[in-house]
Amino acid sequence: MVLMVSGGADSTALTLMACTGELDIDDGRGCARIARERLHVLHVNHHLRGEASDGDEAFVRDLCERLGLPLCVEHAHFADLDGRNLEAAARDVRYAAARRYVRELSRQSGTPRTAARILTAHTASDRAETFFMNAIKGSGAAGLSSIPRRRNIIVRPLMDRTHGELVRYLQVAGQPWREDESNRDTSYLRNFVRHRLMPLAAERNPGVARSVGAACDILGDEDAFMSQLAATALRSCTRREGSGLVVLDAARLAAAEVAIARRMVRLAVKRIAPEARLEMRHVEAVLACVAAGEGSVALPEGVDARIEFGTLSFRTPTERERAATGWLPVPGSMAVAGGRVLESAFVRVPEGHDAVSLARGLSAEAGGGTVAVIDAAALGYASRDLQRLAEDQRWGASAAQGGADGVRLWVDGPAAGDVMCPLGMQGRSKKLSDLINEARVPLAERAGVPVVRSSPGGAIAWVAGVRADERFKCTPTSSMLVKLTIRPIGDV
Ligand SMILES: Nc1ncnc2c1ncn2[C@@H]1O[C@H](COP(=O)(O)OP(=O)(O)OP(=O)(O)O)[C@@H](O)[C@H]1O
Repeated sequence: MVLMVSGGADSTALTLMACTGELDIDDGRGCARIARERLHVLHVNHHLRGEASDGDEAFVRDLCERLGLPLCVEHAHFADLDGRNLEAAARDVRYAAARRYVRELSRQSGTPRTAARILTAHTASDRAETFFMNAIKGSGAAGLSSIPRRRNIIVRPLMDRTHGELVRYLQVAGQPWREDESNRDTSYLRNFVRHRLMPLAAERNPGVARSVGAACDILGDEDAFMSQLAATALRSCTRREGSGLVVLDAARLAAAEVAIARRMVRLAVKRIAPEARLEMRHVEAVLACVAAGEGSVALPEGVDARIEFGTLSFRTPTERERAATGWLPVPGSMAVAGGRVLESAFVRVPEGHDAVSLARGLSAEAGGGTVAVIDAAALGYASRDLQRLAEDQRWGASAAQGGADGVRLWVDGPAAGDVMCPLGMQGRSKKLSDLINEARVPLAERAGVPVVRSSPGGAIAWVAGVRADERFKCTPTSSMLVKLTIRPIGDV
């Protein structure tokens, strides 16, 4: 159990209450009193207020010594950060330090880390202030639900007490605490809310902090429920997903309730860019594109949202640049752009069967994937070698993993000037760029379209998911085929 103690009134009260057995913690599995011998204190000296910071550290050291509590002090230094980023960075550093301490304590004691808890001294007053701050800045249910009572292993057991109550508790106990002078500066939004807005609201309702707390609890539960609904809705309208890419069915998104649709957009972006902080205007701009059936929006962290051919795609900058390149062994597989996988396998044409109708049957079985079946002999391998390799594949021999001495295909992306002979065009050639355009491949996906060739710079056998090439098609006399499949990773 790690208590996070700054030395301010709230965390000093938390420490004292935990030591004197006056503190119950509800970690979601019921209320429990904390055993004193499980208590450990963490203080982070951020060195942001010169001597005052060192004074806080000395105070916490003294408090822990007097109460007989083990203490860990961490030091943090920050450079070149403005006020807002500084506050967030300091918070990140504190929680990271707490998680490290928990890990260390779990290791020492041999108990599972999941049994550990990090306790902070956030109060009903902190929660109400955060609610008003977020309301002033503009926020949805997630922001208005303010500081949660618990998240993962972080528990906030003082959320039903106000700062004033804790100050009185310390006064009665004769326990001093540290005052942070910067807390008086009302140019900071939190201090403005604390010293100006909250007292005004308390004139009408002295219990305003608790009333707001109740609203936060309700909003928090509703927010969690709505998030679940949105996650389910997002799953059902996701056409494709990979690292840095999510493609949604635009019509299904347009049909969703706007309250869910907004969350779907946020969730989709979070999947590929967890750091991207979307504002309301971003979400509305994306939904406006969905309604119009066209357009694109530049989102934070370089994420691109784009409507194309009935899909809404979100892409990170790295995804936009990526086109998988390399050898695809036969049989074998290879991850390609767009969270998909290319697979290859030999198919031997049984004696007395027609390769063309066999190929047609294999293509029809494609399911969630797209299939091309090509004549292995067209790749330039002697039929004797093909027979041997296919035999190896059947018996699972390692030689069948393709490689330099096996059958393999080269995979890359479309190159300038690429030309192919699309299947069904009687050998007439066509520019690859025209073909991809006619196939309505979304603009942002074009660079990542996998192009399967006989060798680097060689003839195109298949533009995955778009069209196969006439020169590699099966004939009634083909005896060995290569089945190529492209499908989303995870689909079977
Ligand atoms: N320097 C720190 N070291 C360890 N824990 C901290 C530190 N600063 C804040 N915390 C923890 O985070 C909680 C919320 O931080 P916040 O900045 O609101 O607190 P504070 O006003 O500095 O101190 P207090 O809550 O003790 O009055 C604190 O109650 C405390 O549990």
